[in-house]
Amino acid sequence: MLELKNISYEVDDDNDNKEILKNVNLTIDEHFVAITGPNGGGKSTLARIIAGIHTPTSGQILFNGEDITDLSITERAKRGISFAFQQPVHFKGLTVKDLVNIAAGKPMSVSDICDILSEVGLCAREYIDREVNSSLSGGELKRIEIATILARGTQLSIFDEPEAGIDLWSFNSLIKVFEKMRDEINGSILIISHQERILNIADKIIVIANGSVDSIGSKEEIMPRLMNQPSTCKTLTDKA
Ligand SMILES: Nc1ncnc2c1ncn2[C@@H]1O[C@H](COP(=O)(O)OP(=O)(O)OP(=O)(O)O)[C@@H](O)[C@H]1O
Repeated sequence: MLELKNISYEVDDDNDNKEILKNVNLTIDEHFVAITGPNGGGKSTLARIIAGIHTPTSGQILFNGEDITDLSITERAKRGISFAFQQPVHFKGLTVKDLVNIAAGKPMSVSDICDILSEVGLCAREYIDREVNSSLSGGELKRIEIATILARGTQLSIFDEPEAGIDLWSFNSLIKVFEKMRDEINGSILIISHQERILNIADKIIVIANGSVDSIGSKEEIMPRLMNQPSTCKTLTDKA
């Protein structure tokens, strides 16, 4: 489905070229793929390049065989790529119901919207008419954003550290949401995470360090190594 060929990304950092990604090659075909690795390794940059927020300095991105390297974020979204930010965005003036309808691309019945909100652990009647503004907590915004991705039902859904800023209780229900998505999705979930429990439900784990692919493998192959590097992989008892 998704193929990255020799992706490199440089930025101008105080008149110095800084190479953030170097010749990254990988494919994503599995239902649930996790990207992990040390802080500053280049994971978020890679996710943004896949979503079309950044354009690579060199290399090629293929989605279902089509070269999408030069397509905008909107054109990629139309082809079936969605992206959930690490810090969810506010939409002043729009209600949760409006946002889910926009994501679905069609008006949904109240009962369908309620089903989707329940799936992400929100009590629908309390939220459906709430405005998506700063009155919502970080964890609530995160769940609403995940609900919009469920409503869109895109082929490739990218999540950048969905565990960031949510409490342990919400994290447990988030894991259930992802497990359900993994089992039912007709496509792929690409998730950036440091959390052991998220990595444990992945079909494939990609480790990015110093801007390069350090290793790719099944959780059986990758997890034992990560567990010996505590700074890379957090367990449930660590702060999400
Ligand atoms: N526009 C930019 N200018 C300069 N440096 C940048 C820019 N964008 C990213 N970087 C640097 O590139 C490196 C990779 O950043 P990125 O956010 O992709 O890492 P990450 O692996 O997602 O980290 P974390 O796990 O901490 O979220 C970091 O050192 C970051 O400071």
